[in-house]
Amino acid sequence: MTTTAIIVAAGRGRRMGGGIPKQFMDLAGQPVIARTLRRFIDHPEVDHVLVVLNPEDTALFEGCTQSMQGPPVPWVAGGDSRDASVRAGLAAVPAGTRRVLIHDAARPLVSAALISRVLAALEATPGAAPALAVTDALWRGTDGRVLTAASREGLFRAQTPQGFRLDAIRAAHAAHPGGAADDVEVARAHGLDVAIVEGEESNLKLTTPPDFSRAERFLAEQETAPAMDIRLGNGFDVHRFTDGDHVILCGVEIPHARALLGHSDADVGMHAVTDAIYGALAEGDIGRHFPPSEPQWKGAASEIFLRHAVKLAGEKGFTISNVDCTLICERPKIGPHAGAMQAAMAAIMGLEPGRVSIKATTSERLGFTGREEGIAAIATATLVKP
Ligand SMILES: Nc1ccn([C@@H]2O[C@H](COP(=O)(O)OP(=O)(O)OP(=O)(O)O)[C@@H](O)[C@H]2O)c(=O)n1
Ligand SMILES: C[C@](O)(CO)[C@H](O)COP(=O)(O)O
Repeated sequence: MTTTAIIVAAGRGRRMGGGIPKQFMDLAGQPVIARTLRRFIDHPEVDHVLVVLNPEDTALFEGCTQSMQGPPVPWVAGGDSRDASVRAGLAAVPAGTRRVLIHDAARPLVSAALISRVLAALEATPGAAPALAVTDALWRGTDGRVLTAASREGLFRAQTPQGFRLDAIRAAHAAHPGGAADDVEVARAHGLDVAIVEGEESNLKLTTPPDFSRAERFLAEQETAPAMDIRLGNGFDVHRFTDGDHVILCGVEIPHARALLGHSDADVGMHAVTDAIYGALAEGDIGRHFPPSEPQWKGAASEIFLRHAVKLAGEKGFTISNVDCTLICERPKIGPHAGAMQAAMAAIMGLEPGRVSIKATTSERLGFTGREEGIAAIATATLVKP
């Protein structure tokens, strides 16, 4: 689903003070806005980035972004308030955009994992935004005196990026009188369901001068933290043909003149994917977790194995980024069933179908697959821990 990040950067930074708006100031050797943009440009699930600027700041913006690699980042003119700037951004997103992430330029330390959490939550609700639960006691006060204690029950500190399905947030902004602090307020006023995802202390908004020192400390932590842990695994499996009238491949039953022989349901494709996940985790293979010597796995549905591998990955802190499986056989023809296989595998793994590839090849009538003695499958899986 095409996703555009709208970075609102038209504010004046009055609470920060200084000669230029805070988003163009230097944070540990790089302009704030360049840091913010880089986090979205580099994110694999963000297709476009659009900046909203005060036209008076174009020279500052160009100065801040001239050393960034890649094509120039497009911008549009904002308004006198944050919500006016957001509306200008919403009106200018590239054609084909289905989801938007609306983010403050003044939050330069947003992490890739936080962006992913917002996008993942958007699969289920039209809006999703990060926040941190209030943990301090709250008081209402005036003239330097406490009036009363206030309950912190159910209170959150809102952050950005706030994500929405484009049509829904456009309609919400069109119906709003203006003056909202953020886009979640606009969305809720229009009745949109907005999921709360876990925010991050480091995703602070630079608002007053001490925030720059805090951001520098977080930045130093992020830069010395270990890099994202990316694992690649492969799996290979073969099952021979026996008498029968169907095969099960990647969770789909396909009528065929032969069946595949195996201790389980002999789903050679699912086994290869499962082994690829175990391989990425350095956790052996299916045989180690479900020994063929144990009778309880006789005739077992292979999704038991795949679900176990996916659960193990989750327990070790990994998410599955993608899997790619190639079935090698002359017959049955896989093409007509590949979509159903993709859907079945994606559902078992809890992934969006776009992260699951199922394809096939013949071996040009060479070897055991060419002689139709059996079916082979090879798979790779990429696992990521932020
Ligand atoms: N008319 C406005 C006002 C704010 N923003 C953007 O909205 C984000 C969050 O706003 P805030 O921190 O309040 O920024 P400023 O309005 O610049 O700050 P101040 O209120 O201190 O002047 C910032 O990235 C800011 O550039 C914007 O695009 N257009
Ligand atoms: C959108 C926002 O960053 C959510 O926390 C915030 O509301 C905008 O800034 P302001 O300080 O409220 O103007």
